[in-house]
Amino acid sequence: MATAVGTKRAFSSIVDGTTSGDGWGPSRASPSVQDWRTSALEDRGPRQRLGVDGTYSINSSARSTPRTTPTPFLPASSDSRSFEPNASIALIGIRGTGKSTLAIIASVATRRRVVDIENLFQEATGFSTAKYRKQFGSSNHNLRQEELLRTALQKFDHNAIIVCNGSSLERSGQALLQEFARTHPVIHIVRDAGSIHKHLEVLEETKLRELLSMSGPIFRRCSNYEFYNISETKAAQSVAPANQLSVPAFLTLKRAERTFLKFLSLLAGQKSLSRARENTIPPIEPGFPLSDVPTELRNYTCAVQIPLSSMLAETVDIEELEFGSDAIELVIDQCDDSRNLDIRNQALTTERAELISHIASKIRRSTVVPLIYHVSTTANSKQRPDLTCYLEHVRHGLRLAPEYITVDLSLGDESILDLVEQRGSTKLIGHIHAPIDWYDSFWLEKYETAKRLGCDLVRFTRPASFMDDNAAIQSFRNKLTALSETIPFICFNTGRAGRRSACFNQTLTSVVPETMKDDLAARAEQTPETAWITAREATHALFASFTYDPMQFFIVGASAGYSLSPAMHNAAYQACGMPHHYQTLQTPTLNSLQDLVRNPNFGGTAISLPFKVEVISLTHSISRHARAIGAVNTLIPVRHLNDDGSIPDDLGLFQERNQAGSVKALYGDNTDWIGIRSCIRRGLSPANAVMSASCGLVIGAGGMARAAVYAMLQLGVKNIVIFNRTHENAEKLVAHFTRLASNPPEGLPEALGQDSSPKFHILQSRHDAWPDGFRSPTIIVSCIPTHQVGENPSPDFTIPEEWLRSPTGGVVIELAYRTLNTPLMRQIREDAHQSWICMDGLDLLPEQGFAQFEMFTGKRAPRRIMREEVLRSWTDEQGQTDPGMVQTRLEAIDDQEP
Ligand SMILES: O=C1C[C@@](O)(C(=O)O)C[C@@H](O)[C@@H]1O
Repeated sequence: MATAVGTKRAFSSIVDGTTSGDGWGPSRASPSVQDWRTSALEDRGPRQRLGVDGTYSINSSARSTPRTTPTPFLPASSDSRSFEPNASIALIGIRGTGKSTLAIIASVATRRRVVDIENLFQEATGFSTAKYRKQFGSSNHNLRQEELLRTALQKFDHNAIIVCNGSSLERSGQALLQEFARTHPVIHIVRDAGSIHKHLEVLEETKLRELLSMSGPIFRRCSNYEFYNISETKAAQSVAPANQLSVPAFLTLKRAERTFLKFLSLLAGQKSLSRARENTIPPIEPGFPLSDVPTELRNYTCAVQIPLSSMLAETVDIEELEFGSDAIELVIDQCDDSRNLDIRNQALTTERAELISHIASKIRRSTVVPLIYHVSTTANSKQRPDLTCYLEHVRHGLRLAPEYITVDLSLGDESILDLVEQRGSTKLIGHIHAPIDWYDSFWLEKYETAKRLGCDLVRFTRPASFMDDNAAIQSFRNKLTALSETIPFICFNTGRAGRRSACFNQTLTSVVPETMKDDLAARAEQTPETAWITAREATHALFASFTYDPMQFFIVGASAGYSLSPAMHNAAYQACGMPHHYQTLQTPTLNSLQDLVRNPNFGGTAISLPFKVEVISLTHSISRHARAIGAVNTLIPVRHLNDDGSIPDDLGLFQERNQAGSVKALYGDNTDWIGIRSCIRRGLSPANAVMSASCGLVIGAGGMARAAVYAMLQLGVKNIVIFNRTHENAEKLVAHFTRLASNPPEGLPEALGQDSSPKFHILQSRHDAWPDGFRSPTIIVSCIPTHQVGENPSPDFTIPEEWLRSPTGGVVIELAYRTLNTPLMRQIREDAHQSWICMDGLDLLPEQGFAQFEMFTGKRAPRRIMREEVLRSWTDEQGQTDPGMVQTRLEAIDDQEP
């Protein structure tokens, strides 16, 4: 057993920051750190170079290149990243990276217990690890720590989030964690040095950086995943009411929460619904129409390529990248030399690995589309890429759990098989860019190889010289399609002459960000396989070539005239380069729907009040969510029925979007619940995280109230109080959901049907006492009109004080947006304490509209555009705008989670 003894410091004391911080540096690091560094330097054999022809050459000069400051990087030994659905997750990393906070976030969302090794140590010994070491010496401390870690990893190997302390990473602990990582996710939590420094305070920042550099490789060796915890500085102000002066501190954590939970859901691999159900880690956005359909199976999708070097410039607007794109491809390219980041002649240093992790996390934090991780090997340099560097970069990519990763098919079978084995839930794209004729057997052979080795899809690109090359590619595509067993393929020509083939490639065509198209020629010089068209150009080409048709969309409702949906959707179409049009149909009956449907360019319609229930009788099929709610707010046309006359599945429905023709059937869905769920999630503090005793209050008993109840059930709320003046309607609603709970449909969380069913209570009058057995509500959704409807004046509703007793506050959502400053909103802002967060219809409308946009167009919605447009177009009932409120909310949009 090797331990840090004598005058040398223990690894744990360093990474835990428990030293006084006086004057230690790399030379005084623990032997375990030093030993590993030395061996890492020595182990690296002669370097090999990789070429498109699949041959490698030894580069002797690399051997003699002196390695300077950056610390070399060695990822954990190969492992399969396949875990049992409820396998415990261990978090490791230096103190101050946020492990404990992330553990709590994960524990609440996944209903797992937090096991903190440092706490266990204190409970077992009565000392902190630092004090114990001081008192009994390092050897004793390490023995005790090892024993404790071993027992904890065995005892809590399921359903726990295990937070490791620095002592866990002493040499014996490293072996235990490496072993644990073979069957469990072990996540290395990384954070910027500045934030860690602020947290620890005990070290000088330069020393901290040295420490990070030294400890990084050890953490990486013991882990199979890496999460870069971006420090959130600003709260998502828009969640707080416009005139709520101070923003509750918890809101700053909201984005970190979402990014981490998304990461967890990715590494858990939600490849199928049944797998998702077994898993205690919920997918981040179930219910979004496109989130259940694999991107590579949809038609005419594109992936916007963003080079790492451009991301480093920090001028990229990440959310804008997503507009009109179905994936974001992070291209690990040659970076600025001064940063020593050229992958062709540099090993993946700790610094570079961290940089890549940071950028990947930044992209995730601001977007919803999948991430493709691509290590570029084709830079226009005479020097060929180095095999070791390439593999290190790809392996590092797998640690970030991207949805897709490319692997160069010119690698030997063994290397590819190794990556296939380690991919976990990441899908592997066998990639090759070569100047070889499409008629050459080379491509078919590579396709068969990729299939044989277990790639999930392939990407073949070829630099085109002539327009005719675009015809040749079609014949190659036909050949692939005719094969008996296929995997999805991405296949297009690059360069100016290749643009046409890129436009008509069906799957994940590479596109260039709109803002970078002016430097295309220069970029292509650097990287010949770079994309040549933008997402908007690709979309334009599909419409201009009659592959797609301009469609007409509507909102149908009795008082739809005030709706902001047309402005919101039209702005989104424009941002994505779609020539669609969205308009209002204000009508007292649903009769005119027939006329809309007769129009061959009918693309779909939003259904507004009071038709959300009535319209169901006009549909041929509705989604499971709409059925569970008993109301529809979105209709899409179906133009191709299955042979047996039934409606195609989700993928089939998406494949016929944007194409005109006669309508055979109507399909209905409900996106209101998705919008309500987003608003609840955004406004609910960790203190109010949903637990079995959490209670929700729904005001009203109409279609929207049903969507609100469903959203609450989806979030696991099991105690729901309905306030409605007409008791009979409330009873109908309760009967509906009680029936549903006794026979839960697919997709409702297990919580609904298992252990205890949801409990409902009806309140009819404001004077009713809050019911016994129900806690004060932390989620309140008001679904009653806030403006005059016909002869009925707007109900000036406020909540009786007695019902507002939650000590931790909660979230109040007023669904309407015609009148914003309602009595209820005023009451919460003025009378309730600060822990209450208000959301209104201007928050909700875009959230339900994103899912609607997906259903209408088959594309992800340009979220920021839609949020902004709603605010910009809003006026009150007198046609007045509120520039101050709009400005505050517009400014806050950048900080909102996607
Ligand atoms: O209820 C609403 C609001 C809405 O009708 C509007 O634009 O106002 C749009 C609908 O999709 C949604 O269900």
